[in-house]
Amino acid sequence: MASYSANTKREKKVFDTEDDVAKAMAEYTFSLSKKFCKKRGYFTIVLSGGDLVLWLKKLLVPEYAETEWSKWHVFWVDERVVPLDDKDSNYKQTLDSFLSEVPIPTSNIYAIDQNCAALGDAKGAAIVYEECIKRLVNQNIIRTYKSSGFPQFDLQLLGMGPDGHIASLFPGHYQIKEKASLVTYITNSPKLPPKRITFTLPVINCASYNLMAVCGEAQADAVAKVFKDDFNLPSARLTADTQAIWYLDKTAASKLPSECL
Ligand SMILES: O=C(O)[C@H](O)[C@@H](O)[C@H](O)[C@H](O)COP(=O)(O)O
Repeated sequence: MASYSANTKREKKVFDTEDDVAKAMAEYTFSLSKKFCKKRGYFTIVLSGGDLVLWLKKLLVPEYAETEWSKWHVFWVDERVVPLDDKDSNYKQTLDSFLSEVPIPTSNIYAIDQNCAALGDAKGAAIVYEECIKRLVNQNIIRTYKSSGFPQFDLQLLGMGPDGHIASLFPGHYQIKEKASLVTYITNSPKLPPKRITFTLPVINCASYNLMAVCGEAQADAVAKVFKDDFNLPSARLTADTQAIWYLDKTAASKLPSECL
């Protein structure tokens, strides 16, 4: 597969509270689900872990009752390599708080390989997840980005750590430089648990829409650095094919330089 570089401008919206961010994220997701289900009969959505898992619950309101859940295909931008019933599993957390409440066919929910997860085999889990993505590209469930052959997801919902990491691409770790594979792995993640798999940056940036939702003071310094284009922070490298937008609450936005407000 060829490498590529998408390049949209980084956009942002600042909301009063975390609750407002979560509601706006739900609205954004609902409207894109509607658009893609109508256009191609599928909606490929990529989730991350962290606080976002709880914010997804905002989709469980009557306003969004028309969501075509049966057309959703759900992936993870990164996953902790722990058994699928472990409390640290992004899959389990999302299943418990959100996925178990909506009628998405189980076969459309793409968790990491359960044997690799049980064995703590990060490399194997990355290989199997990459094969899964390629299979769905061949089945035309996942689109590809122009002629690059890279998968193009409809929407990714992302979070950022206080060190500016995105997915499980951490500052100062070599995985951020990976350009050829779709999925890579880390066994010494600074954020616990240490074993994780993650989409590579080219895959992340091929998505049609990337929504980065960040709340709280702990991330305020990193947010300010990102908006000053400090590319040492992996999150500063986030782009998308159509839109890369940051939803921030007031505290996360509190250290933004005035020219960015
Ligand atoms: O599995 C994970 O840990 C994540 O996918 C990770 O990249 C997360 O999105 C950020 O660390 C933000 O996490 P918080 O929302 O908890 O700050």
